[in-house]
Amino acid sequence: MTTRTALIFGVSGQDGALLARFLADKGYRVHGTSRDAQVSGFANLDRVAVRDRVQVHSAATNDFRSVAQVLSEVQPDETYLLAGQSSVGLSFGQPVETLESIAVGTLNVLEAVRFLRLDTRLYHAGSSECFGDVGTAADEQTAFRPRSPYAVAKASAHWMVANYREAYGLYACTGILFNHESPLRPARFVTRKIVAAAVRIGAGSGERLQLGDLAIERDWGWAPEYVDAMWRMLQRPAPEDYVIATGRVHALHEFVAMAFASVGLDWQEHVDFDPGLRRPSEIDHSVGDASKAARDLGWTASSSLQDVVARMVAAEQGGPWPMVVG
Ligand SMILES: C[C@H]1O[C@H](OP(=O)(O)OP(=O)(O)OC[C@H]2O[C@@H](n3cnc4c(=O)[nH]c(N)nc43)[C@H](O)[C@@H]2O)[C@@H](O)[C@@H](O)C1=O
Repeated sequence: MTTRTALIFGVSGQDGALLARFLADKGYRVHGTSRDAQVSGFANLDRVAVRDRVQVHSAATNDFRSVAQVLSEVQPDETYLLAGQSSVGLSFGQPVETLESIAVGTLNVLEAVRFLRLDTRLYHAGSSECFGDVGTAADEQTAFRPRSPYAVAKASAHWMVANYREAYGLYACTGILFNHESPLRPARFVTRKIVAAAVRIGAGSGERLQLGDLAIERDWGWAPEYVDAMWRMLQRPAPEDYVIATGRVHALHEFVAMAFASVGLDWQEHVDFDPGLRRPSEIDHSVGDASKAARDLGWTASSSLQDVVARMVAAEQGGPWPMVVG
């Protein structure tokens, strides 16, 4: 067990809650921020049974004062920057808020760490979206060709972290995470949208599920394993960036078929294509090569897509879901 202190910016989201549980189980004193901690319900912290072990603070990462204040108060040994607008789809409709929350938010955290001369290790949540449509498996050497406002913002934040590491010697690194799912995903993301609809339809709702492009291919992993990778990055002697992915790719229609089969249905009888759900620019194929993480961090993804679907369906049906963390 450790006596270290961790601060998670964005503790109320999927990754924030899973990471809070992971760190609390390791004995960390865990602090977390949300834009307004007095009105946030912290439902995800409740769902992973860690709410009573997290001290919450109000902080908006695009507001330098609140960022500096919480960092100064908490004096964390490890800082995890998970805050910011996280939907690629929404970023086309809210590009300014997306850029500000991600790029300015990251810059504020970096500047506050530098200004306060904090001795903290900083993890920044990067994204595979930065790669764009590569065609082959992307690794840490692959060039960024962002194809959405979200990806442009994440690429900007990625390079700011690298710059502060080089220019000022900060211990700061980026995890370039591919898609990672759990029952804590909001239904704005396609996996939870599909699972929730399949379970409702299986229970007799009679509705139809509207989806966009079913041919897109993604590298979907199990989110609880990905927060372990974040932590491992901060235990290295020197900060480096890592791709975190399963290395396996599936088309969206495969995910749909698995989810509907789990409730005994043939998806083709319940799903419609809605061209309005297609994005202005899309990534058709996205898969990562996490060999560097396997070599340096001893991290590999162990859950299959079938595992992810089965756990999400079971949780949607009201069952407990396993915490494959730690
Ligand atoms: C790595 C990356 O991973 C996530 O971003 P995402 O891949 O955009 O996730 P998603 O679940 O919104 O879309 C997946 C794919 O599914 C397609 N798709 C079809 N039909 C619907 C549909 O009806 N809804 C949605 N949301 N997507 C649909 C959609 O066009 C896209 O190709 C975030 O965690 C992000 O923060 C992040 O960093």
